[in-house]
Amino acid sequence: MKVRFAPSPTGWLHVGNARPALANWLEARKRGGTFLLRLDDTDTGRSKPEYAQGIEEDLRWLGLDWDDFLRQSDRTAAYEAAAEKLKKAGLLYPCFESEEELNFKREQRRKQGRAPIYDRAALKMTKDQYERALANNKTPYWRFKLNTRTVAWRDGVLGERSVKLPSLSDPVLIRADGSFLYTFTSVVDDLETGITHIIRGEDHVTNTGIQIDIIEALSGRPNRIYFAHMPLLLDAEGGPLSKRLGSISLRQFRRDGIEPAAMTGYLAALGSSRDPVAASPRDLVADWDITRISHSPARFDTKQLLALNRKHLHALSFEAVKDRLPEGADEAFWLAVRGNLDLLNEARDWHEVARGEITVPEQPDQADLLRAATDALPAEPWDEATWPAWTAAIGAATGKKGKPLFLPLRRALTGEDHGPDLKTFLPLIGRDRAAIRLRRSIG
Ligand SMILES: Nc1ncnc2c1ncn2[C@@H]1O[C@H](COP(=O)(O)OP(=O)(O)OP(=O)(O)O)[C@@H](O)[C@H]1O
Repeated sequence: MKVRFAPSPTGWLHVGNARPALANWLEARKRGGTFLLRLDDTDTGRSKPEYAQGIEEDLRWLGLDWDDFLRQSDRTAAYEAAAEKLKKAGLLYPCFESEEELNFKREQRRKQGRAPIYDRAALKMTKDQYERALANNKTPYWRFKLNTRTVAWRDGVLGERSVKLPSLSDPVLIRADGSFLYTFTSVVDDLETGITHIIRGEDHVTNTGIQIDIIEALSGRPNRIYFAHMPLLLDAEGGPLSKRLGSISLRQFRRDGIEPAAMTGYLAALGSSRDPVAASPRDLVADWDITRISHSPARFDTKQLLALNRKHLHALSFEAVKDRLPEGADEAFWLAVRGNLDLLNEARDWHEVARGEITVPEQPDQADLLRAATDALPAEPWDEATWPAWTAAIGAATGKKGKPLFLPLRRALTGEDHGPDLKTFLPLIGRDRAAIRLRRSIG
């Protein structure tokens, strides 16, 4: 089997794009198939090299790799040859109507209570009329003559599906400037690269009806490609996602410090009845089953992703993160702070608190407590027994306990009201820094 993920490099990949990317990869890895990454960059106005590069980076970040790579902009000759074949078969016909004419015709049809689809007037054009138009410097665009049947297929996610071709306009496959449209290039590539399974978003269902017709016209035999359409992902408010809208991009999550395993685990579980568990694509293969995906659109909730990310971070070993921690951060540091992180990036701030220079708030009203704390500072070496012993001594000296004892100390030592357990964190700060911070906090 061979699958493909075929984004257009017209923006940064969003989480909706990531879902079929992951699904294709999982199908390929589960069934020992081949995964092709194809950049559908025929829209030269909107495609950009930085987006193409961004797609590769974002997929790699997710943990996805590909066995084959293709750029549609390199395949013009193949599209020209395929278009020639359709022209010879009388299935691709030239049109000259302008957008205004088409709008006018659509309006007329609407008024007559008919579906506003293209009336195929250009099909009736004589050779003479065609040549006269060319002589008048008009350039044609080309439409595919759709069959008059209903195309049906058994969808891998949605079940039985059909598209009535007569209710659609014949699609334009070649623009007047000679450029090819996605509907066509995609089919030519799918056929020529031997794609056996197409897994993509539900936004393509109507396309699939049209494309099956083109597949059969080009290959001369019944379609053999299996189609599966995944319900679209919506944002947390139920709004649509699109590269054009700059929707929640993978890139942004990556910058914010989300773990890729949280993202892939969340995406794989979305729209199924299972609770998401952070997992790398490789770890998701065994349990992957495309037929379990629900038929209704799923909402991508960043809050749920964050919760999953947090849970995942809290269990990660030092080995798993050490390359991404600030320089000098050791296992003791990681074990002390991991339970307090929402995002790995925050480890940087805690490292400053543990080992760097920080500003602590002045607490003149707590001067007695902080002085008592300074007097009771134990000698080093410090370990997990230091904090309880030290605070017991301060408590005995001041008569304070609970929050009135712990909060001013935490503020003086870390500059924060909340944070890692000081039992494990205090030894990281060490006696010298603790003494300085206590002094500064007295004011
Ligand atoms: N919201 C979504 N949920 C699930 N899949 C989606 C969503 N949006 C796009 N896809 C899928 O992502 C893949 C890549 O599509 P494409 O590059 O056209 O993305 P797009 O966001 O729709 O782009 P554009 O906004 O530029 O039209 C396709 O399989 C498409 O079906």
